[in-house]
Amino acid sequence: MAALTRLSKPTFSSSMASLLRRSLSSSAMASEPNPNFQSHHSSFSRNTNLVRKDPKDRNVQWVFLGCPGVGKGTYASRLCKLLDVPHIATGDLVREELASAGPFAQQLSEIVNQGKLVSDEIIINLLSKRLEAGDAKGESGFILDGFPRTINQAEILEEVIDIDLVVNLKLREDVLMEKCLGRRICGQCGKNFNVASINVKGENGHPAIIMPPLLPPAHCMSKLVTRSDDVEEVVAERLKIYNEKSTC
Ligand SMILES: Nc1ncnc2c1ncn2[C@@H]1O[C@H](COP(=O)(O)OP(=O)(O)O)[C@@H](O)[C@H]1O
Repeated sequence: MAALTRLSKPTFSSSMASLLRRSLSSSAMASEPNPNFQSHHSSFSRNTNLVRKDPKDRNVQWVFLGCPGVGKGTYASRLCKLLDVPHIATGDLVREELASAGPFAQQLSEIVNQGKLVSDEIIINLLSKRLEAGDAKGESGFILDGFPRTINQAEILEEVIDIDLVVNLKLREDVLMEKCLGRRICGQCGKNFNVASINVKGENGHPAIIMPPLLPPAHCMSKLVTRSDDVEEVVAERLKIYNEKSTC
């Protein structure tokens, strides 16, 4: 199911958050300038310290790519536990910003509920803040899930961070839709589950796909919620946008 790509390693390592910020400020961003972003942007330029880190002295820095519903989050979170690195999902950062009614919340709610991509400016801003908070706690390494999603984001990432491995997960589109529609989150513990039972016969040389549901424990069962963007119309739009913007 997964295609693995090993990226070449740049020769430097650095403070990822400040580099993302620097790179963002010098990059020609595809999206319109955002008035909220400007105030964050000026604070970014103050933090430009580079910290060199030998790859031997840090944990893995991996990226998981793939369409909505492909299972990036499930596999990334399992591997993160095994490798003892943080699982950083940009979709989660967006949902946290929405839930906390942060400065971008109103704008984000509209974009996410239409299945569109958040601007590179906002997503990099949220990611920089998350990386900085991790740095402060002494985190080392990560698995990034859902970032990069545009060529611009990929170029910025490649410029500023050593990426050891990119995992690109693939699955046929009818199964992706079924998996998105079956996705549930426990409103209390925040864990992801899936009630879809996938059983697709193998045909034309393609293998069968059998994916039993990922059911929650009894104490989560009554607290399950469906993401507002996991409805058929919005999933279809997200899949369309993924094919347009995130594949070459
Ligand atoms: N790297 C990104 N660039 C732009 N928008 C993003 C990015 N990551 C997440 N988002 C926004 O957050 C929403 C939810 O993302 P995510 O949880 O990764 O969903 P999915 O299941 O579609 O992969 C996306 O539809 C998009 O609006």
